[in-house]
Amino acid sequence: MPFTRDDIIRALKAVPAPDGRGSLADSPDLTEISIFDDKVSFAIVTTAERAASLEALRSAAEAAVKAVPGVTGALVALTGERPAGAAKPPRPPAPMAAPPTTGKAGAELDARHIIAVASGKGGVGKSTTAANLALGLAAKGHKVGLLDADVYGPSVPVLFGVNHKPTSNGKIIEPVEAYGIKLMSIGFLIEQDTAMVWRGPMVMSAISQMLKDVNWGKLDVLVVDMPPGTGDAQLTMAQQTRLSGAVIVSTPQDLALADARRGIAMFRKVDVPILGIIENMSYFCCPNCGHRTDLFGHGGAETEARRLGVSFLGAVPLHSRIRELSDAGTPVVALEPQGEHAKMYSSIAGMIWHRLESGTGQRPAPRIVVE
Ligand SMILES: Nc1ncnc2c1ncn2[C@@H]1O[C@H](COP(=O)(O)OP(=O)(O)OP(=O)(O)O)[C@@H](O)[C@H]1O
Repeated sequence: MPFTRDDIIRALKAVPAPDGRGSLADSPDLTEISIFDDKVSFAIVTTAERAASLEALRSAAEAAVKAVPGVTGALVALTGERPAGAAKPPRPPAPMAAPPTTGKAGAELDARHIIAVASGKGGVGKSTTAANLALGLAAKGHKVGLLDADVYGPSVPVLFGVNHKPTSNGKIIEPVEAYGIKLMSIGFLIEQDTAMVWRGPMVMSAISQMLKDVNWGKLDVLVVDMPPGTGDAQLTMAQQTRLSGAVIVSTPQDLALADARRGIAMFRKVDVPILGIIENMSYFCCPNCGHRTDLFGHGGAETEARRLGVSFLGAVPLHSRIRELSDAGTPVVALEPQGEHAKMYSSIAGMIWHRLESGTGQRPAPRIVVE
């Protein structure tokens, strides 16, 4: 490491503290500074309400750190903390105050479509699905990026077998390329434990930077592997990136479907069209004889999709080959492009593309806001 923590502190002496008294370096609002692989990250603690007015300060801190010789990347986040017992503040339109990144006219991000792959809960195979859909879209000749926004449990490094860091000129990060698609994941940049303790606004700040500070080039579609759940992070993401649509991944179990329902409701709340539901691990396919067993009953997600008025995009079986290849860093669509699984993902990718291009994403439900 060509620089030390003291060099960073020295650089932050030139940045004012959020309350204007003294420097950020001496401010109690500065969190622990994390240095990993010549990349520096820390947060400035504030309230959600004040976050917007501190964006200039955040950028100044980031610029100061990036100017330290040897620093190859800097991530400064605003983390909003509510005093214990305080009333929940009204939801700010953008807690960490980055300018909205649009699918069509973003200053840095030039993507025809941005789609979110989301699930109401973790472990349903959302990342596996996002990766294979991204590859399926690329196989159709589209320019595809995959952004792993699941900062709490980034899967893209493992799914694509990438264990090297992306390069950076100090300002712009070059995405990693694998199997013809561009990849970015917080897992490439920081140690897993660092993100695990982040709060919502920090998560969103990190995601925003992966959108803005990455040289995605011109994309037809950016597939975003969202963090699981339906918290503020997801809402903010949906508000900030002007998503073209969302794909909901669910398993057939009732609980997962209830979670999926919440996911759909959340996207509708922010006027993001639902492109459809994919039922993952829908049925068990014996790897030896190919016999199909409907472990959780059949057609749950399809019936539910109909009931909710959203499209059913397809059912993906629980198959050991899908897991083995994902875990080996060679997603099934990349390694076996002519295989049955690849064909299935490809057909779902085709439906998604068609919906994106024809604008036939589900119309959002009427907005009913209960304060
Ligand atoms: N259709 C499938 N058949 C077999 N295994 C699968 C299938 N889909 C996903 N898996 C496996 O299930 C596990 C969880 O998948 P994945 O990481 O994609 O889920 P996730 O919803 O993104 O989870 P998390 O929320 O924890 O990030 C992985 O080991 C993956 O290989």
